[in-house]
Amino acid sequence: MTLVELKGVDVRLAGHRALQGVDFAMQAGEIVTVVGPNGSGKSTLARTLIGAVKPTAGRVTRAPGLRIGYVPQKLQIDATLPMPVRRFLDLPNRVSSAAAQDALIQAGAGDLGNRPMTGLSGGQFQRVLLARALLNDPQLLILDEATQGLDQPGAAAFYRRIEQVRQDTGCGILMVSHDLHVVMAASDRVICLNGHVCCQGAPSHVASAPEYRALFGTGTQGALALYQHQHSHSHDGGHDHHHHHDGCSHTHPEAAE
Ligand SMILES: Nc1ncnc2c1ncn2[C@@H]1O[C@H](COP(=O)(O)OP(=O)(O)OP(=O)(O)O)[C@@H](O)[C@H]1O
Repeated sequence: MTLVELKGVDVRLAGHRALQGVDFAMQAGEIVTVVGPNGSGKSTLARTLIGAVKPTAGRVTRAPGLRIGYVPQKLQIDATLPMPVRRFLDLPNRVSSAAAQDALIQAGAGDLGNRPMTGLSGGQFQRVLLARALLNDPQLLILDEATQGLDQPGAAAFYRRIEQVRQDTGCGILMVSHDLHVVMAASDRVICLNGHVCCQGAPSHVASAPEYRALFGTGTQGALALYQHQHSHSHDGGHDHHHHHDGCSHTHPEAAE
């Protein structure tokens, strides 16, 4: 079952072309990771999928009544306002204690309900955001840089939890990430974005695709490698490329601005 589909989607934000000609669909139960350098439109794609951003061209189709859980990239919490985790889960809509506790347990935050939001560690905070996203029993879970601020073991643990959520609920999961190398094991499909879809496919396929390498380099430093590999690559190396190529310029989007 297709949960949400984008066809030929362009998004302009204050005159800036954040997405162009994006075709993309999420199926029930699959884990998809979106990678791409800063400013490549990853958050815009996530926000278009949830309906917070309207396309300037193209079409977005959601399954009727689709329930979406969303973990935003940024969330400002007023540090002067002491708010326990449990109360945070009541924003914007009150939820039953049972539902709140279920979501916290599912997110690995079952013991955090009475803790103040501002005192949480990075990993605890992200688990609480996950709990909030799980509250309405989503069929599609969208996580925008959900492992930000987590160290490698913390991120790996978070991804294992996400896999468990899929196993338990069967929901489709879209993750936005800078770090392909931690994400890969959990993903059915990786989309490499640079304003448009540069390449996509199984993680191992994308990791070896020249479009991906041109954006991220061949090392394992993830985004750090971005600025070191600006050279253009050639497509005549005799390799059998199965990837989809639609003419990505491979320049870093912010370097080109
Ligand atoms: N509200 C806005 N108004 C104008 N331009 C915007 C707005 N939001 C995003 N943009 C621009 O759209 C482009 C894509 O931004 P987006 O946040 O989707 O990228 P991203 O891949 O998520 O980046 P990052 O990895 O840095 O979070 C960027 O050039 C950004 O500056």
